[in-house]
Amino acid sequence: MDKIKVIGGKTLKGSVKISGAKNSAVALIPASILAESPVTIEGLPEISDVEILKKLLEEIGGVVHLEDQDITIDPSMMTSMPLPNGKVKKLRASYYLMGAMLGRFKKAVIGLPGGCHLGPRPIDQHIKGFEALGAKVTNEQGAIYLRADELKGARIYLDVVSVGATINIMLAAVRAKGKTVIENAAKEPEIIDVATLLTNMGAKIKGAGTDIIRIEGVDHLHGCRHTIIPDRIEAGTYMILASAMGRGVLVDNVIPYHLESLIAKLREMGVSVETSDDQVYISKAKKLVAADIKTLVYPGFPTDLQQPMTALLTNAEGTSVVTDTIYSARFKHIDELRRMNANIKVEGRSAIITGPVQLNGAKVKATDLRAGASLLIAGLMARGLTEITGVEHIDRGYSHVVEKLQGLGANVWRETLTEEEMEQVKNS
Ligand SMILES: CC(=O)N[C@H]1[C@@H](OP(=O)(O)OP(=O)(O)OC[C@H]2O[C@@H](n3ccc(=O)[nH]c3=O)[C@H](O)[C@@H]2O)O[C@H](CO)[C@@H](O)[C@@H]1O
Ligand SMILES: C=C(OP(=O)(O)O)C(=O)O
Repeated sequence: MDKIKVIGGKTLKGSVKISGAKNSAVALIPASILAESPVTIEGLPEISDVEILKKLLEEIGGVVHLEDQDITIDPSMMTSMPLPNGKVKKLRASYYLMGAMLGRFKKAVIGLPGGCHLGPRPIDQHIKGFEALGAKVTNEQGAIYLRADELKGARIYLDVVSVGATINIMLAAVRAKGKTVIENAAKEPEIIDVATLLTNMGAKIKGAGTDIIRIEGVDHLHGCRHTIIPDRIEAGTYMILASAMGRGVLVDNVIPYHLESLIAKLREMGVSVETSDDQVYISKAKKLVAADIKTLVYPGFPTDLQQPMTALLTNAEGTSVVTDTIYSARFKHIDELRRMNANIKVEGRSAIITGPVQLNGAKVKATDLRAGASLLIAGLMARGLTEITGVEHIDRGYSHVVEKLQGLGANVWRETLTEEEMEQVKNS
């Protein structure tokens, strides 16, 4: 186990290259199960979620070669081996093994997923979709059992707009007989990326990226080569920290269109944001002004940037209200920001931030992935030394984060925890 140490206050400049999107990667890799010949995905982020999915595919008989950012998966020898616990619980996206294995083998046993603890994260809409396609779904001792004699296309209305349910239903439906229509589908760019891979594998999908997706099932899917989209959340995180501490930071390999809600907010706060086709250039404002933020489904402000943004708002003049409409309890980072002198109250689903304050370095713990990003940004803004534990959460979603920050001139490094520190972290 590691900790990250930051000495704050240094101006950041230069450029940072964004990696492939975590939330695409974790769906594209399981999608390969549906093919009958090798699938290559290029440009993956080097994160632990990818490593774990690789091992899970190997457990079911996949031959997987992962080198740097490229993976080749030969799914031809895979079987419907049950995956009831263990690694499955280490990430959220293991739920995509349900849709992909159901699509290919018409049966699967997958443990309930893990991922960030952000309040309740049910998967009832995934299950509703699988059942509508003809699967019998039961929950036995924390594992979901799925079985179907045959999958048949269906019209499925999602009661909640869900990224995971939209993709998972798509994964099963591409191998169902006949036509599936997903209504009230999520529209995130990662959904289009997965639909693009599936289409290159021979699937027939229309409407990905809109709220109605139409799928015509096919009997066979083949391998292909696919390049992943850039990670809009990683890009947004660097844009936010550049807004706090940057004197000219170029965020490279980004699709600015995916980040319009963030760009608009940063400009509202006084940050200068210039965009080109695949780059964003940020110059810190002379004075940041407070802004209210409400997280919404895409193209609204992403919940995954709510926590990083909270750190930035501690430096803005006035009172900001940040409301998370997607997750009821995505505020565990606030207690840690308070240790660093932030003036924030949580009321229901909102955090009320009064600024500006000078943050001070402290020993803090990342309780989830974006809490970790928020604390890193706070550490870079703070006076003195910040020590962040819970780094394994950060490693789920940020490729080479320390090296990328060092490249911008940050005074940041990683250390291994001593046994005594490890004990303290476990007990805290
Ligand atoms: C691996 C991955 O891609 N993770 C992302 C995905 O998570 P995830 O796919 O888990 O998030 P969803 O879009 O499904 O969840 C959105 C909301 O719907 C609710 N819900 C969801 C499914 C369901 O069956 N029933 C239900 O009630 C959830 O509790 C939440 O309140 O989208 C989230 C929302 O953009 C992001 O924060 C996560 O980074
Ligand atoms: C919540 C997140 O991830 P996951 O759904 O994988 O837990 C995230 O990426 O911020």
